[in-house]
Amino acid sequence: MKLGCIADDLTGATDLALMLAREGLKTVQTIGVPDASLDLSGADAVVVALKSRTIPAQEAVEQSLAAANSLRAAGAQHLFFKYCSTFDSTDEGNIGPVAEALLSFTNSDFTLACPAFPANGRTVYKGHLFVNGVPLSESSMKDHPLTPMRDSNLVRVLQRQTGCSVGLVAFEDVEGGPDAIRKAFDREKAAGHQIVIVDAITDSHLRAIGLAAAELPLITGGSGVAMGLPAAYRGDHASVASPSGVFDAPAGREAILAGSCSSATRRQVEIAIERGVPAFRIDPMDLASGKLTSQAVLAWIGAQETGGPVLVYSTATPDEVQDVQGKLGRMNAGEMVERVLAEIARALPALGFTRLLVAGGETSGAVVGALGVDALTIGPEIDPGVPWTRTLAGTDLALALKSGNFGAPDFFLKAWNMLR
Ligand SMILES: Nc1ncnc2c1ncn2[C@@H]1O[C@H](COP(=O)(O)OP(=O)(O)O)[C@@H](O)[C@H]1O
Ligand SMILES: O=C(O)[C@@H](O)C(=O)COP(=O)(O)O
Repeated sequence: MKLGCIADDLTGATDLALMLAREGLKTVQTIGVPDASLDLSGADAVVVALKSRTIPAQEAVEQSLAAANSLRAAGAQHLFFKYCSTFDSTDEGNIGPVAEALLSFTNSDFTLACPAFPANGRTVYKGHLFVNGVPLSESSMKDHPLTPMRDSNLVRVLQRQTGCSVGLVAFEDVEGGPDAIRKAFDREKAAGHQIVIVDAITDSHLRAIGLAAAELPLITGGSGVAMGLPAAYRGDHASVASPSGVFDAPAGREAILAGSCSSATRRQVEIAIERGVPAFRIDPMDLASGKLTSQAVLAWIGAQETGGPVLVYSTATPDEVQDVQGKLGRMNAGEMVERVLAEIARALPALGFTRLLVAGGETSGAVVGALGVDALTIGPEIDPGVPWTRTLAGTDLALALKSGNFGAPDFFLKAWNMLR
């Protein structure tokens, strides 16, 4: 296996697995650290999906090291640590502490950190992260329910999280191509830095960075920086066609579970409702008071006669989220919503639902955990960063796990057209 990947959330893992598969590596995604009984021998890349983005840093380190050990035991030659293209984290972590622990694990003293993903509007210039042209700290990520991002300068953000010294390989070096980037790595290393934020504005920057970084024992970033790795590992530079636009899926009903409160998901919920998708809104305060239970939502789902998808969502505006968090606490509110969406998901296969679309990284982690899914195969791309996937074992399900901020406004409607 060329590349062993550790992703800090589930949608991030599918995003990375799609990138690697699209660029020609045979890729399998596991949910959690793979069981030794899972045969990974045919894979060029394995992506282990954790749910470690917002847990205490020490636990995130322990889980990441357990994943690293198992990937190493399965033959991984290089490790990739995948986090969010909007660098979702807090001053406590978990990007810095996990990167630091994986540097020690790989016995190396240097890595890069590059969350850029231009296809989804994430670019890095002079170390500052932009989201659709707006500085991170002014984007909707400033109001994320769990990891509000209030500083766009990634050198500063990462430096607050780690004892490693953080440097910068800026645009001018990246424009120079792989050799210039390698020289810049050497320069930053000589200056005493162990981690460098790397600028990238275009896919060609990402491909150049991939070629320059391919031989590092540890690479960290968003899925974008993995774009150039398959070509480097395959020893050629040809781009490989995406998996075909149609996907074989088990017959059955369709449901959408949305726990993301991102601006993209809010719009997708709005459009789905406008276009007549039956929708049930979960109010966290009703969960807290006991007025609403998963049983009531399941009864509503069971009563929907529509031939198309049904939507259950807790998606709310930043003001609503702030209000709820003020009353229930940030983590408690999030966990309460995740728990109920997970309970609903667990009951769906028995009601004939085999095609599920889940919006939100933490939400997807909770839902897929409840469904008992161990591993996924990666299908075609619905929108940049979001593929259809199918369970490798256990209950046969087609799953689209959508990062909160990804997908076109009509994502909840069009995704189903790719299933056969
Ligand atoms: N109405 C709400 N009020 C407070 N928290 C919420 C609400 N709806 C969802 N959440 C929580 O917000 C978090 C959203 O995170 P996540 O699912 O990762 O979405 P995203 O992909 O947009 O980051 C989850 O923990 C979820 O349970
Ligand atoms: O890199 C990205 O933006 C995604 O792959 C991702 O990790 C998003 O996480 P969520 O927004 O929590 O789904």
